[in-house]
Amino acid sequence: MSHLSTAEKTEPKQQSSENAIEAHELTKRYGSNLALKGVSFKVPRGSVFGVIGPNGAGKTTTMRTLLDIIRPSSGHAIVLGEDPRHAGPELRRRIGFLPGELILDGRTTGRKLLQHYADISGPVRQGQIEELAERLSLDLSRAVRKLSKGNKQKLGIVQAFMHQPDLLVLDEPTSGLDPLMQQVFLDLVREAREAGQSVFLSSHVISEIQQAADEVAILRDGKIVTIASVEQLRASAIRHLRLVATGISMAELQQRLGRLDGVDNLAVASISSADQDSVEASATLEGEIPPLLQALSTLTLTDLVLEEPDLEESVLKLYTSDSKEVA
Ligand SMILES: Nc1ncnc2c1ncn2[C@@H]1O[C@H](COP(=O)(O)OP(=O)(O)OP(=O)(O)O)[C@@H](O)[C@H]1O
Repeated sequence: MSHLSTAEKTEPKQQSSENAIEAHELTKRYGSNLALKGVSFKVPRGSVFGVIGPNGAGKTTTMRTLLDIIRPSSGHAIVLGEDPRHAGPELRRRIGFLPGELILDGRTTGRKLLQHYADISGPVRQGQIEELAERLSLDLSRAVRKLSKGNKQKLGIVQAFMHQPDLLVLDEPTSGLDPLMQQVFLDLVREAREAGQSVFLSSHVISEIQQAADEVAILRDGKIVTIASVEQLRASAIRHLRLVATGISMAELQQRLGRLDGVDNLAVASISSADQDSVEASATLEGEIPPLLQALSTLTLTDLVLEEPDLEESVLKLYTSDSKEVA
């Protein structure tokens, strides 16, 4: 919850590793429950890496391991070029951490609490706390216990960002924030990235990850199912197709679309009117568009809609695609 001086920030050791985080085969066992089952990933410096997954997938456990709040049962991590198990408070000062469950001292005001954090862990640029609070519409003069859940979350965000740490580790950062504040938060993430800071964040909100992250890991049941860029996810995402054609039979249209790779949930119906006989088809399309266009090129279309890929649908599919492994 603090930062280093400018001189310390430019020391060569910090530039020696090209990755802000390297997780190597992390496992974590809680009794008979294997919460992490060999989690490996790399977060390049200056990038935003998002992790999404259903409840209990292991997102928080992964973050706690990186911060040495808990120790992995096996495997290891390198954070900002250091092993968190041995690096001590120096490394922690280079990380801004927003825990999923914030526990704040409610007796004091937001301003005093943030000042307290800044005093313990190092200097914060003059005016930085006020600037962040203003952007987040956070009243620093109120007692923390009187703040709403969302406003407490804003305090947590300010404490994570205020010292401009090399790495931000943010567990469900927008939980409790209204849509406007979610946008302010996303701006902060973008600015951090532009300033060369690295960000590792978890979320349930796919659109948020989509807007903020360079790369996304989908974690399920203690294992990474996929790591992909947002563009890659989008390319393999599910699109909804609807078309109306004339001069073709239902069976013919069914056959022409049905044989294309990635076409699923195909439904064909006749929508004949007094003027003309039309056939309507709806389907989902996963993957490449050109083969579809080729199949449609000789049809007489009166309507064609190919919707934006639904990333949410694709990701939810990845949540549940394979059979679950029992620990
Ligand atoms: N201290 C603990 N003792 C025992 N089991 C734990 C402990 N902490 C986490 N677990 C278990 O580890 C698994 C992963 O939990 P974790 O909190 O990392 O998931 P998550 O992806 O962050 O979930 P959520 O989205 O609900 O926050 C779960 O099965 C959880 O019950």
